[in-house]
Amino acid sequence: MADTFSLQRVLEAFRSSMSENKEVYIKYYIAGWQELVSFMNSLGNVFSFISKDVVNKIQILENFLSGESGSYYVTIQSMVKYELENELVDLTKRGSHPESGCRTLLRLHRALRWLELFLERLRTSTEDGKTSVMCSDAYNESLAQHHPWLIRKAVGVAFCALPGRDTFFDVMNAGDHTQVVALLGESLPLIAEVYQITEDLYAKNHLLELP
Ligand SMILES: CCCCCCCCCCCCC/C=C/[C@@H](O)[C@H](COP(=O)(O)O)NC(=O)CCCCCCCCCCCCCCC
Repeated sequence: MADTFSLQRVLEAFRSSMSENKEVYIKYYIAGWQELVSFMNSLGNVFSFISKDVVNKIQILENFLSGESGSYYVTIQSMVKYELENELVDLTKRGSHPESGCRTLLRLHRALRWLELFLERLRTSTEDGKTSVMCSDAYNESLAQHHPWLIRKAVGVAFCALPGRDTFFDVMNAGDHTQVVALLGESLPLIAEVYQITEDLYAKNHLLELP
């Protein structure tokens, strides 16, 4: 896979992640995240503390997927069932399963909501829109609630280093601005659907606050 980012590949990954009966394939879900990491890396070193955390979480899930219980980790649904039935999840405080698939994926899931909110702002922004403001508004509405003060501060600093809207659109590698906006319009319902399916599954199983 080429190491330049393309929004199209993110879209394809999240599209492939949904099975016919609306289960979510972990393999493609993390492929989508991998693409987003390469986008972040192309923005510069200020973001490396963020991308390192994502890479680490992708790796945890990949290890489950390629491990001896890999067949239980094919979809988010099968993972939740397997880990809960076998008591492989720390439900109230971190203990013997600090890196369960369920809690690891929950972190990415929360970040997916940030992504959805941010991309929607980007899509509907005008030429004078500031990416740093779009990013931090989306962040405050989502992920920030789950982050301690110190992380929120560091994230705030990183946002200030974000390139402007024009550069952002160019780095997405999806043609001219009109085409990027169109592709965003196509991607967002998909991302929103993957998010909602996961959200409902986690809510049903009381997993939304995993430590
Ligand atoms: C494009 C600019 C990137 C801005 C990123 C904004 C999101 C801010 C996330 C800040 C994460 C800070 C790093 C630390 C995280 C962890 O403490 C924390 C908790 O983990 P733990 O319970 O294991 O300790 N981790 C998390 O919450 C997961 C964070 C995942 C962040 C994902 C950010 C994805 C950015 C993708 C950029 C794509 C831009 C759009 C291009 C089309």
